[in-house]
Amino acid sequence: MDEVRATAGWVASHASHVSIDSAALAKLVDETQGSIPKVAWNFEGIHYSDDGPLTVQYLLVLDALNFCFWPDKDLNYDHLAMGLREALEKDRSALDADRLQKYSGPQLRDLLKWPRPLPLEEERLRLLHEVQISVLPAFPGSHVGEVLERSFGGKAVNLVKACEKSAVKLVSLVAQQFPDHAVYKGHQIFLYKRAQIFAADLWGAFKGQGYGDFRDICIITIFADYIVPAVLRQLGVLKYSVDLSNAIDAKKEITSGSEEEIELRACSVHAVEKMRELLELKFGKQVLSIDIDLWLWSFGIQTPSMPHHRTLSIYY
Ligand SMILES: Nc1nc2c(c(CN[C@H]3C=C[C@H](O)[C@@H]3O)cn2[C@@H]2O[C@H](COP(=O)(O)O)[C@@H](O)[C@H]2O)c(=O)[nH]1
Repeated sequence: MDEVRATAGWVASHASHVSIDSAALAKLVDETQGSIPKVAWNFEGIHYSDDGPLTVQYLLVLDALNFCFWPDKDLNYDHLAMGLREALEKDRSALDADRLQKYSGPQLRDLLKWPRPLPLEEERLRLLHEVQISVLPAFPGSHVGEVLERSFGGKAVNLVKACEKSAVKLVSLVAQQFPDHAVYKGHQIFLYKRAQIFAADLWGAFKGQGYGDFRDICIITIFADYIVPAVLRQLGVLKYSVDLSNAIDAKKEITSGSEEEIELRACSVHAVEKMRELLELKFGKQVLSIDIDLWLWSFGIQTPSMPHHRTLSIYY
């Protein structure tokens, strides 16, 4: 996550399409009076949650598929969460590693109760089939790190246990299955949205206890998706070039890996890191990026008219 922070900062200082308005950021921080409204994890009541290992399995599968809902204007994240929840409520083995490998497109649609092909359905299926790779024994001689070489017996909970309460370990491990990299002006940029949100979801679902107990949770950054940049723009914290503003407002697709797309995501991460610094400086408050993220994101999904950038991506 140090890499996410550092590379997002590098993009922000070289950006040409997106900028951070320091005055608007300071004003927003002042308005919070040092306390970020606490939004409860699962405030929408959509998630499977039983305080046990099955919740961990659910969250790993959820975050494997947690990207790019917008191409179908009627589909959103809630459909994914509720579909997986109902599948587990009906059949507790629905997300077992051996079952994940076998899902077909129509079966995945059935699971989500979705009447037509999902956006990027082929990629969703591939990722679903591959989730089990992160929880099955690694093949001998593979390059994966020390932790992956142990056997997880097909259970996401064993992967979490092996990380010994380190969110950094968990994210680095999961990022091998859920990568999220870009090359920007010749530099490699790391954003790790789905891998980080998996650690944050565990922390939220288990209320920082048991499988959600991470001693280094403060290291996680926000999750650079298409909602948070839209909220930061609405709040005046992010400013876009005229061309980019027009493209987003006209719902034009922003190419994956383009400077514009990377700047939107990286400047969002950096703006929130700046916000944390200011909260500490002005109010002596240490705030988690996760809490700021949930506050901004929940505001965003309750304001669906807000224009967001549209990039076809499996990363977010
Ligand atoms: N930054 C950030 N992005 C998040 C989430 C979540 C859900 N987190 C769960 C954790 C606690 C809560 O209770 C939530 O249930 C989804 N997303 C992203 O939003 C987009 C979906 O938008 P729409 O098409 O309108 O459904 C898509 O890119 C999706 O990946 C988050 O928390 N932060």
